Amino acid sequence: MKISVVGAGALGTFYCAMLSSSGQDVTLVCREKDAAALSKGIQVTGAVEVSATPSIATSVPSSDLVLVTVKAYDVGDAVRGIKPKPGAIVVVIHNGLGPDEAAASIIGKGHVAVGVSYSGVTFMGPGNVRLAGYTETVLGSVEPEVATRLSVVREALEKAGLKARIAGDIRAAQWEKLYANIAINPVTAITGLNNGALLEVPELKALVANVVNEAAQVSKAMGIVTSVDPLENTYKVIRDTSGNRSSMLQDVTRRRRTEIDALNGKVCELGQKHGVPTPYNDTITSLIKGIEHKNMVRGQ
Ligand SMILES: NC(=O)C1=CN([C@@H]2O[C@H](COP(=O)(O)OP(=O)(O)OC[C@H]3O[C@@H](n4cnc5c(N)ncnc54)[C@H](O)[C@@H]3O)[C@@H](O)[C@H]2O)C=CC1
Ligand SMILES: CC(C)(CO)C(=O)C(=O)O
Repeated sequence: MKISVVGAGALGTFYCAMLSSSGQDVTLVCREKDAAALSKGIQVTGAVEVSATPSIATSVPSSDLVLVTVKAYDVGDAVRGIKPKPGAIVVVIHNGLGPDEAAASIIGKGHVAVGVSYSGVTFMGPGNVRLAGYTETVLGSVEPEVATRLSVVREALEKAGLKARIAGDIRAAQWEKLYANIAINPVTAITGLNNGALLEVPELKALVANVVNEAAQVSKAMGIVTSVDPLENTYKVIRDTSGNRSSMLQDVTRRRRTEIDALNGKVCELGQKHGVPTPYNDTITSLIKGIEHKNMVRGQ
Protein backbone atom coordinates (compact mmCIF):
# COMPACT_ATOMS: atom_id res chain seq x y z
CA MET A 1 0.00 0.00 0.00
CA LYS A 2 1.35 3.42 -0.97
CA ILE A 3 0.95 5.98 1.82
CA SER A 4 1.43 9.77 1.72
CA VAL A 5 1.57 12.10 4.73
CA VAL A 6 0.79 15.73 3.85
CA GLY A 7 2.35 18.29 6.21
CA ALA A 8 5.83 17.87 7.68
CA GLY A 9 5.07 19.56 10.99
CA ALA A 10 4.79 17.99 14.44
CA LEU A 11 2.11 15.39 13.80
CA GLY A 12 3.00 14.59 10.16
CA THR A 13 6.68 13.98 10.95
CA PHE A 14 5.66 11.73 13.87
CA TYR A 15 3.19 9.59 11.88
CA CYS A 16 5.52 9.45 8.87
CA ALA A 17 8.53 8.35 10.94
CA MET A 18 6.52 5.62 12.68
CA LEU A 19 4.99 4.31 9.42
CA SER A 20 8.22 4.50 7.44
CA SER A 21 10.41 2.88 10.13
CA SER A 22 7.99 -0.09 10.20
CA GLY A 23 8.89 -0.80 6.57
CA GLN A 24 5.82 0.73 4.91
CA ASP A 25 6.05 2.70 1.65
CA VAL A 26 5.61 6.33 2.77
CA THR A 27 6.08 9.72 1.11
CA LEU A 28 6.24 12.86 3.26
CA VAL A 29 4.71 15.80 1.37
CA CYS A 30 6.16 19.11 2.52
CA ARG A 31 6.59 22.75 1.63
CA GLU A 32 9.34 23.45 -0.93
CA LYS A 33 11.48 25.25 1.70
CA ASP A 34 11.71 22.10 3.90
CA ALA A 35 12.46 19.50 1.19
CA ALA A 36 16.28 19.65 1.33
CA ALA A 37 16.43 19.29 5.12
CA LEU A 38 13.88 16.45 5.16
CA SER A 39 15.68 14.48 2.46
CA LYS A 40 18.48 13.87 5.04
CA GLY A 41 16.01 11.90 7.18
CA ILE A 42 13.52 12.49 9.99
CA GLN A 43 13.52 11.60 13.66
CA VAL A 44 11.29 11.36 16.69
CA THR A 45 12.76 11.70 20.19
CA GLY A 46 11.17 11.56 23.62
CA ALA A 47 8.60 8.90 24.47
CA VAL A 48 9.80 6.92 21.43
CA GLU A 49 13.10 7.17 19.57
CA VAL A 50 12.72 6.51 15.84
CA SER A 51 14.57 7.56 12.67
CA ALA A 52 13.42 7.13 9.08
CA THR A 53 14.24 8.14 5.53
CA PRO A 54 10.86 8.36 3.75
CA SER A 55 10.52 9.64 0.19
CA ILE A 56 10.10 13.42 0.16
CA ALA A 57 7.81 15.27 -2.29
CA THR A 58 6.26 18.71 -2.68
CA SER A 59 3.05 17.44 -4.29
CA VAL A 60 0.92 14.44 -3.39
CA PRO A 61 1.81 11.33 -5.44
CA SER A 62 -0.81 8.74 -6.40
CA SER A 63 -1.54 6.93 -3.10
CA ASP A 64 -3.85 4.34 -1.53
CA LEU A 65 -3.85 6.19 1.78
CA VAL A 66 -3.23 9.89 2.44
CA LEU A 67 -2.89 11.26 5.98
CA VAL A 68 -3.44 15.04 6.01
CA THR A 69 -1.69 16.56 9.04
CA VAL A 70 -1.83 20.34 8.55
CA LYS A 71 -3.48 23.02 10.72
CA ALA A 72 -7.27 23.22 10.41
CA TYR A 73 -7.14 26.42 8.33
CA ASP A 74 -4.68 24.86 5.80
CA VAL A 75 -6.68 21.69 5.06
CA GLY A 76 -8.53 23.14 2.04
CA ASP A 77 -5.29 24.16 0.27
CA ALA A 78 -3.50 20.96 1.29
CA VAL A 79 -6.10 18.63 -0.25
CA ARG A 80 -6.66 20.63 -3.45
CA GLY A 81 -3.84 18.78 -5.24
CA ILE A 82 -5.05 15.31 -4.23
CA LYS A 83 -6.54 13.34 -7.11
CA PRO A 84 -7.60 10.15 -5.31
CA LYS A 85 -7.71 6.94 -7.29
CA PRO A 86 -10.79 4.73 -6.83
CA GLY A 87 -10.80 3.22 -3.35
CA ALA A 88 -8.17 5.61 -1.95
CA ILE A 89 -8.75 6.93 1.59
CA VAL A 90 -7.83 10.45 2.74
CA VAL A 91 -7.72 10.75 6.55
CA VAL A 92 -7.77 14.34 7.79
CA ILE A 93 -6.18 14.36 11.26
CA HIS A 94 -7.08 17.60 13.01
CA ASN A 95 -8.44 19.20 16.16
CA GLY A 96 -11.81 20.94 16.05
CA LEU A 97 -14.73 20.67 13.68
CA GLY A 98 -15.07 21.55 10.01
CA PRO A 99 -11.80 20.76 8.16
CA ASP A 100 -12.87 17.25 7.12
CA GLU A 101 -16.07 18.70 5.66
CA ALA A 102 -13.99 21.25 3.74
CA ALA A 103 -11.82 18.38 2.45
CA ALA A 104 -14.85 16.33 1.36
CA SER A 105 -16.31 19.30 -0.50
CA ILE A 106 -13.07 19.58 -2.52
CA ILE A 107 -12.21 15.89 -2.99
CA GLY A 108 -15.76 14.58 -3.43
CA LYS A 109 -17.62 11.60 -2.01
CA GLY A 110 -16.12 8.20 -1.25
CA HIS A 111 -12.71 9.07 0.18
CA VAL A 112 -12.60 11.31 3.26
CA ALA A 113 -12.25 10.10 6.84
CA VAL A 114 -11.34 11.84 10.10
CA GLY A 115 -8.57 11.04 12.56
CA VAL A 116 -8.73 12.26 16.15
CA SER A 117 -5.19 11.99 17.47
CA TYR A 118 -4.38 11.66 21.15
CA SER A 119 -0.72 12.53 20.92
CA GLY A 120 1.48 15.30 22.19
CA VAL A 121 4.14 16.14 19.63
CA THR A 122 6.31 19.28 19.55
CA PHE A 123 7.99 20.51 16.39
CA MET A 124 11.71 21.12 17.05
CA GLY A 125 12.77 21.86 13.44
CA PRO A 126 12.33 20.31 9.97
CA GLY A 127 12.48 16.51 10.36
CA ASN A 128 12.90 16.69 14.12
CA VAL A 129 9.98 16.27 16.56
CA ARG A 130 9.63 15.41 20.22
CA LEU A 131 6.90 13.05 21.44
CA ALA A 132 5.58 13.72 24.95
CA GLY A 133 3.06 10.89 24.77
CA TYR A 134 0.65 8.99 22.54
CA THR A 135 -2.41 6.95 23.38
CA GLU A 136 -4.43 6.33 20.22
CA THR A 137 -5.82 7.59 16.94
CA VAL A 138 -9.61 7.39 16.64
CA LEU A 139 -10.76 6.87 13.05
CA GLY A 140 -14.16 7.32 11.46
CA SER A 141 -16.10 8.72 8.54
CA VAL A 142 -19.54 10.26 8.19
CA GLU A 143 -19.78 8.31 4.91
CA PRO A 144 -20.76 4.73 5.88
CA GLU A 145 -19.10 3.27 2.77
CA VAL A 146 -15.75 4.90 3.67
CA ALA A 147 -16.15 3.85 7.32
CA THR A 148 -16.40 0.19 6.29
CA ARG A 149 -12.98 0.43 4.60
CA LEU A 150 -11.07 1.98 7.52
CA SER A 151 -9.62 -1.27 8.82
CA VAL A 152 -6.74 -0.86 6.31
CA VAL A 153 -5.84 2.44 7.98
CA ARG A 154 -6.05 0.93 11.45
CA GLU A 155 -3.83 -1.98 10.33
CA ALA A 156 -1.21 0.39 8.83
CA LEU A 157 -1.07 2.36 12.11
CA GLU A 158 -0.93 -0.81 14.20
CA LYS A 159 1.90 -2.18 12.05
CA ALA A 160 3.73 1.08 12.89
CA GLY A 161 3.25 0.37 16.61
CA LEU A 162 0.44 2.93 17.00
CA LYS A 163 -2.84 2.15 18.73
CA ALA A 164 -5.91 2.93 16.63
CA ARG A 165 -9.63 2.28 16.81
CA ILE A 166 -12.60 2.88 14.56
CA ALA A 167 -15.35 4.93 16.21
CA GLY A 168 -19.01 4.12 15.65
CA ASP A 169 -19.81 7.84 15.69
CA ILE A 170 -16.86 9.96 14.60
CA ARG A 171 -18.69 13.25 15.30
CA ALA A 172 -19.13 12.21 18.95
CA ALA A 173 -15.43 11.26 19.06
CA GLN A 174 -14.50 14.71 17.71
CA TRP A 175 -16.66 16.45 20.35
CA GLU A 176 -15.04 14.40 23.12
CA LYS A 177 -11.67 15.96 22.31
CA LEU A 178 -13.19 19.34 21.42
CA TYR A 179 -14.62 19.94 24.92
CA ALA A 180 -11.08 19.91 26.35
CA ASN A 181 -9.48 21.90 23.52
CA ILE A 182 -12.03 24.77 23.63
CA ALA A 183 -11.34 25.31 27.33
CA ILE A 184 -7.62 24.59 27.67
CA ASN A 185 -6.24 26.05 24.46
CA PRO A 186 -7.67 29.60 24.43
CA VAL A 187 -7.61 30.16 28.20
CA THR A 188 -3.93 29.20 28.39
CA ALA A 189 -3.22 31.26 25.24
CA ILE A 190 -4.83 34.34 26.82
CA THR A 191 -3.22 33.93 30.24
CA GLY A 192 0.16 32.47 29.20
CA LEU A 193 -0.25 29.73 31.83
CA ASN A 194 0.50 26.00 31.61
CA ASN A 195 -2.55 23.70 31.42
CA GLY A 196 -2.37 22.70 35.10
CA ALA A 197 -2.96 26.28 36.32
CA LEU A 198 -6.54 26.09 35.05
CA LEU A 199 -7.41 23.94 38.06
CA GLU A 200 -5.30 25.95 40.52
CA VAL A 201 -6.93 29.35 39.97
CA PRO A 202 -10.59 29.14 41.09
CA GLU A 203 -11.73 31.85 38.65
CA LEU A 204 -10.13 30.00 35.72
CA LYS A 205 -11.62 26.69 36.84
CA ALA A 206 -15.05 28.38 36.81
CA LEU A 207 -14.36 29.82 33.35
CA VAL A 208 -13.39 26.37 32.05
CA ALA A 209 -16.68 24.99 33.41
CA ASN A 210 -18.74 27.73 31.74
CA VAL A 211 -17.02 27.30 28.36
CA VAL A 212 -17.40 23.50 28.41
CA ASN A 213 -20.99 23.45 29.76
CA GLU A 214 -22.06 25.81 26.99
CA ALA A 215 -20.52 23.53 24.35
CA ALA A 216 -22.19 20.51 25.98
CA GLN A 217 -25.56 22.27 25.53
CA VAL A 218 -24.76 22.85 21.86
CA SER A 219 -23.77 19.22 21.23
CA LYS A 220 -26.88 18.03 23.11
CA ALA A 221 -29.08 20.24 20.90
CA MET A 222 -27.42 18.62 17.88
CA GLY A 223 -28.23 15.12 19.17
CA ILE A 224 -24.58 14.21 19.78
CA VAL A 225 -24.17 11.48 22.39
CA THR A 226 -20.67 11.24 23.81
CA SER A 227 -19.27 8.49 26.00
CA VAL A 228 -17.60 10.93 28.42
CA ASP A 229 -18.86 13.61 30.79
CA PRO A 230 -17.66 16.81 29.05
CA LEU A 231 -16.47 18.66 32.16
CA GLU A 232 -15.03 15.67 34.06
CA ASN A 233 -13.14 14.67 30.92
CA THR A 234 -11.79 18.20 30.50
CA TYR A 235 -10.55 18.21 34.11
CA LYS A 236 -8.90 14.83 33.49
CA VAL A 237 -7.12 16.13 30.36
CA ILE A 238 -5.93 19.17 32.35
CA ARG A 239 -4.55 16.92 35.08
CA ASP A 240 -2.93 14.52 32.54
CA THR A 241 -1.26 17.40 30.66
CA SER A 242 -0.68 19.76 33.60
CA GLY A 243 2.88 20.64 32.59
CA ASN A 244 2.00 21.33 28.91
CA ARG A 245 2.03 24.65 27.14
CA SER A 246 -1.04 24.16 24.92
CA SER A 247 -0.67 24.29 21.14
CA MET A 248 -2.61 27.57 21.02
CA LEU A 249 -0.33 29.14 23.65
CA GLN A 250 2.62 28.05 21.48
CA ASP A 251 0.92 29.53 18.39
CA VAL A 252 0.30 32.96 19.96
CA THR A 253 3.81 33.01 21.47
CA ARG A 254 5.21 32.46 17.97
CA ARG A 255 2.73 35.00 16.56
CA ARG A 256 1.15 32.36 14.36
CA ARG A 257 -2.47 32.06 13.37
CA THR A 258 -4.48 29.89 15.79
CA GLU A 259 -7.13 27.20 15.19
CA ILE A 260 -9.78 29.22 17.09
CA ASP A 261 -12.24 29.13 14.14
CA ALA A 262 -12.36 25.31 14.20
CA LEU A 263 -12.62 25.25 18.03
CA ASN A 264 -14.62 27.89 19.98
CA GLY A 265 -15.59 29.68 16.75
CA LYS A 266 -17.30 26.49 15.55
CA VAL A 267 -19.13 26.06 18.88
CA CYS A 268 -20.49 29.64 18.50
CA GLU A 269 -21.53 29.01 14.88
CA LEU A 270 -23.30 25.74 15.77
CA GLY A 271 -24.88 27.33 18.87
CA GLN A 272 -26.40 30.03 16.70
CA LYS A 273 -27.66 27.44 14.23
CA HIS A 274 -29.29 25.34 16.97
CA GLY A 275 -30.62 28.20 19.13
CA VAL A 276 -28.17 27.79 22.04
CA PRO A 277 -26.59 31.02 23.36
CA THR A 278 -22.78 30.82 23.71
CA PRO A 279 -21.65 34.06 25.45
CA TYR A 280 -18.52 32.55 27.04
CA ASN A 281 -17.34 31.00 23.76
CA ASP A 282 -18.19 34.21 21.88
CA THR A 283 -16.04 36.24 24.29
CA ILE A 284 -13.14 33.77 24.23
CA THR A 285 -13.21 33.74 20.41
CA SER A 286 -13.15 37.56 20.28
CA LEU A 287 -10.19 37.74 22.67
CA ILE A 288 -8.15 35.27 20.61
CA LYS A 289 -9.04 37.18 17.43
CA GLY A 290 -7.71 40.30 19.20
CA ILE A 291 -4.45 38.57 20.07
CA GLU A 292 -4.08 37.34 16.47
CA HIS A 293 -4.70 40.91 15.25
CA LYS A 294 -2.11 42.35 17.66
CA ASN A 295 0.44 39.74 16.61
CA MET A 296 -0.20 40.37 12.90
CA VAL A 297 0.12 44.14 13.27
CA ARG A 298 3.30 43.76 15.34
CA GLY A 299 4.67 41.21 12.88
CA GLN A 300 4.36 43.61 9.92
N1 LIG B 1 0.99 18.38 17.55
C1 LIG B 1 0.18 17.56 18.22
O1 LIG B 1 0.60 16.89 19.18
C2 LIG B 1 -1.25 17.40 17.83
C3 LIG B 1 -1.82 18.11 16.79
N2 LIG B 1 -3.13 17.88 16.46
C4 LIG B 1 -3.75 18.59 15.34
O2 LIG B 1 -3.13 18.15 14.14
C5 LIG B 1 -3.11 19.21 13.17
C6 LIG B 1 -1.66 19.45 12.75
O3 LIG B 1 -0.96 19.93 13.89
P1 LIG B 1 0.61 20.07 13.98
O4 LIG B 1 1.29 18.95 13.31
O5 LIG B 1 0.92 20.31 15.41
O6 LIG B 1 0.87 21.41 13.13
P2 LIG B 1 2.25 22.00 12.57
O7 LIG B 1 2.03 23.46 12.35
O8 LIG B 1 3.39 21.55 13.40
O9 LIG B 1 2.41 21.27 11.16
C7 LIG B 1 1.68 21.58 10.03
C8 LIG B 1 2.61 21.47 8.82
O10 LIG B 1 1.84 21.44 7.64
C9 LIG B 1 2.56 22.18 6.65
N3 LIG B 1 1.63 22.54 5.59
C10 LIG B 1 0.59 23.41 5.63
N4 LIG B 1 -0.04 23.44 4.44
C11 LIG B 1 0.61 22.57 3.62
C12 LIG B 1 0.46 22.17 2.27
N5 LIG B 1 -0.49 22.70 1.49
N6 LIG B 1 1.31 21.26 1.77
C13 LIG B 1 2.30 20.73 2.52
N7 LIG B 1 2.51 21.08 3.81
C14 LIG B 1 1.68 21.99 4.35
C15 LIG B 1 3.12 23.35 7.42
O11 LIG B 1 4.18 23.97 6.70
C16 LIG B 1 3.58 22.65 8.69
O12 LIG B 1 4.90 22.13 8.52
C17 LIG B 1 -3.79 20.40 13.87
O13 LIG B 1 -5.16 20.43 13.58
C18 LIG B 1 -3.57 20.10 15.35
O14 LIG B 1 -4.53 20.74 16.18
C19 LIG B 1 -3.90 16.95 17.09
C20 LIG B 1 -3.38 16.23 18.12
C21 LIG B 1 -2.04 16.42 18.60
C1 LIG C 1 -4.73 18.24 25.05
C2 LIG C 1 -4.06 19.57 24.79
C3 LIG C 1 -4.85 20.67 25.41
C4 LIG C 1 -2.72 19.42 25.45
O1 LIG C 1 -2.01 20.59 25.62
C5 LIG C 1 -3.96 19.81 23.30
O2 LIG C 1 -4.50 19.05 22.52
C6 LIG C 1 -3.33 21.02 22.72
O3 LIG C 1 -2.49 21.66 23.37
O4 LIG C 1 -3.70 21.34 21.57
